[in-house]
Amino acid sequence: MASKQLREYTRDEVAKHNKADDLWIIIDGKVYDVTRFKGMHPGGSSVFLDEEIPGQDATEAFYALHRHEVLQRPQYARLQIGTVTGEESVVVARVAGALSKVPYAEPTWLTGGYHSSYYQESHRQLQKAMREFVDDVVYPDAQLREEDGKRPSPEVIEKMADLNIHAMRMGPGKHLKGKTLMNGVVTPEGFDYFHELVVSQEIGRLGARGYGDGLNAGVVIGLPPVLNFANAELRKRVSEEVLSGRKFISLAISEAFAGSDVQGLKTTAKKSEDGKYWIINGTKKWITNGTFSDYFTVGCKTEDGFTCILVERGEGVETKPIKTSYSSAAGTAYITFENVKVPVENTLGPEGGGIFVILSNFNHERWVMCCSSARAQRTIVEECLKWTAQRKAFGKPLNSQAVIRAKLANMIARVESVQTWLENITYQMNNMSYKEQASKLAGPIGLLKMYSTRCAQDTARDAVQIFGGRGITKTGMGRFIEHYYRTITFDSLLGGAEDVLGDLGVRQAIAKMPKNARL
Ligand code: HEM
Repeated sequence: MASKQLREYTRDEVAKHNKADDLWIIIDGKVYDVTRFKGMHPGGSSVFLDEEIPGQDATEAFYALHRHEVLQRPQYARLQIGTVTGEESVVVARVAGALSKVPYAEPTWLTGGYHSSYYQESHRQLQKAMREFVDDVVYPDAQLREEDGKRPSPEVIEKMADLNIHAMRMGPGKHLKGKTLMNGVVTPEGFDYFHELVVSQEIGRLGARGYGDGLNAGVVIGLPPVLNFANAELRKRVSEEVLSGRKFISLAISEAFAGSDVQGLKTTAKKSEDGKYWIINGTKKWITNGTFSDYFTVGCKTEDGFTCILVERGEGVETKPIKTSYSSAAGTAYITFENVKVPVENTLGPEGGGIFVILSNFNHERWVMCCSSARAQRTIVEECLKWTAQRKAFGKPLNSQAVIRAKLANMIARVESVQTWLENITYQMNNMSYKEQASKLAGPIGLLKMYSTRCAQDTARDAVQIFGGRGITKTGMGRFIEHYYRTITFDSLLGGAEDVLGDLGVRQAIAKMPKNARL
């Protein structure tokens, strides 16, 4: 469509169009003819007839009530007929790939003029490439799918696979060997946990929690047992299919009967008479990506205790969606296994050794959750900083109220402390073997996860108070706040409830107390 010719008007010219049947307004140096639109305006026509609006500058009134993106929607953008002579727009649209200039909207290492010893050039290049990719390809799909509840579009999954993003989300390791990562901005050998943090945090900015989990979260938790404990043939086949985005995998442990209490699980796996197959019976609940997964890493009760088995979707496997407080884009499923026949070669790790198989990935899984939680919190801090600057109450911007500033202060302190602790732990991970991480970092990561999701919930609550009714409204100014507040509880439960994780951290500290320590 050819763009229409925009003219220049003086403010005096605009002022003449100040009647119901000839009504222009100025927003941010641009002139809009809203004569016909006012009858279709979602906020009603009367607002345009208020004595301060027709023929005048409505910038302040507009930004107190609308997100800038409203003016970018094609049906509203075409209301613009010109610009004001000698004036320039000052409002900066969301620029795909760009860093935000709002204070605290980016972690310190991405804020101009600040320094960090953790990140090198390859981290910066990866961040830039990820930001552009997420903004251009993932963000638009995230907003649509979060709305219609469908799983992330196959094109997005495929494009992520082409850049090896699924593989990078598994962290450093042999699975990266020979792969070109994000068009080569980082080598497989050079890829460390800070690179992985960058990948997780850029995805964590989506503001679409259900979709975020739909975006192959199952790989992050379901594939490691296959990579680390499956036989060579199975490992190669499944990891290739899953990391290339052709197939999906889920971790299927929790049940209606038990969650953290793994010993209380009821799904059974019994050997067939010839000893060649497992016969699996039971149910699993709250399984992320389950409605569309092809593979399930299943925790089963076996003769020797608890065993992990890779089950392929097929006869006897049924999945149905569970309605949770976030969108069905995550594919959260209830699964039934009825006499499912699985070759014994699909056993992951030793029979009876399933606890170790599952526990071995817990640290990494929880750390990934901390990465996303820290970044998602930051998007809320940015929303609040912008809103409190542009919204006026009692004739002054909201941020001129001390109570509002106190809330902002707590939000900023929380997100900065979470990120800083996270970076410290990430640095430890970079310098420890996997075994060392298991013994030295399980406690700190448990504590960080507890702290991080508590901070997130406090920030969600504060944000709703700042946005008022908009903070509980699914459209308009507060839509990201409403979404965050509604879905934040997920983070506090995934990978272990807050109290359980906090307790883990303290128990580990108690176990390591020097015997001779006295006051
Ligand atoms: C080109 C100009 C405008 C466009 C395209 C526009 C568009 C919209 C849209 C799409 C909504 C629905 C809510 C949302 O998606 O954010 C809305 C709501 C609203 N608009 Fe406008 N609007 C314009 C100008 C104005 C002006 C100048 C005022 C006030 C003087 C105004 C007052 C309102 C009000 C009161 C609401 C309801 C807000 C709420 O429910 O919180 N609009 N407008």
